[in-house]
Amino acid sequence: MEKINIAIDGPAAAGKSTVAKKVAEALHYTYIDTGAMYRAATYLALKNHANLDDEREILALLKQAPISLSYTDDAQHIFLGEVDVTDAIRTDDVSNNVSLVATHKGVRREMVKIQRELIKQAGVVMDGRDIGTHVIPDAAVKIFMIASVDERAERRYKENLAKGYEADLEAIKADIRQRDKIDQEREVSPLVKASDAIELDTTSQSIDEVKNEILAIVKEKVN
Ligand SMILES: Nc1ncnc2c1ncn2[C@@H]1O[C@H](COP(=O)(O)OP(=O)(O)O)[C@@H](O)[C@H]1O
Ligand SMILES: Nc1ccn([C@@H]2O[C@H](COP(=O)(O)OP(=O)(O)O)[C@@H](O)[C@H]2O)c(=O)n1
Repeated sequence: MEKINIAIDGPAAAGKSTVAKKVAEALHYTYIDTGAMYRAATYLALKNHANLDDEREILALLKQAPISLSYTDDAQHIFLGEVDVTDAIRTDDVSNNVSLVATHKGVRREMVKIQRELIKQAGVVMDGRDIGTHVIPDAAVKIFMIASVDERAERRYKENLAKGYEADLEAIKADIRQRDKIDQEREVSPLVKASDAIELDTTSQSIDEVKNEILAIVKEKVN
């Protein structure tokens, strides 16, 4: 079967990465989580006490510790230089600062360069905020995944508890609202639905229902 690229965008905790992973698995495609790249840049900047408003400082750090991805045992691993930071980028500190780092034009340019290399060979499910609008404007399937803020906060809350982390529902809701606002209002590649994207509201859908809906959309395109 012909391979295509699939773009999945949407706000925080809408279910993008969970569903994208399952869709990729079902199609034997590669899943690429672009949020992890912005998180890695943020982790690096925080670790080095960089001024997060100064993109030159962040870019200089990224030159010394470039981001790369590897795919072992079906999971994406992200590296800064030689160091695997896959788990380290999921802290609250990173979550609370990543949208600011992602406003910088130069940082975005570097991330998009890596992302475009990865899509040269079709058969990719890529999720993020600007994939359908900017990174893969010619993606054969574009999904814009949404869910209510309450539902998204509840999902992230349960996820954190399940991982054994402390979680505060109201704090999570505030973080999600704040990140959505910065992501939607930034000048460069803001979070917006591509005109040719299909919007899926997952508020009252199960993970499998969303996955099956996307697989049906893909099937229609490919056949
Ligand atoms: N349709 C759904 N119904 C219920 N929970 C979901 C659904 N989709 C995702 N989740 C859960 O919500 C949480 C956030 O999903 P995630 O895929 O990380 O979102 P995103 O990548 O959009 O930030 C995860 O714990 C995931 O298992
Ligand atoms: N393509 C992308 C992906 C993420 N991002 C930024 O990175 C942050 C973290 O992305 P993520 O996908 O890991 O977020 P969640 O999974 O927590 O929702 C987003 O809130 C955006 O600020 C972006 O600007 N562009």
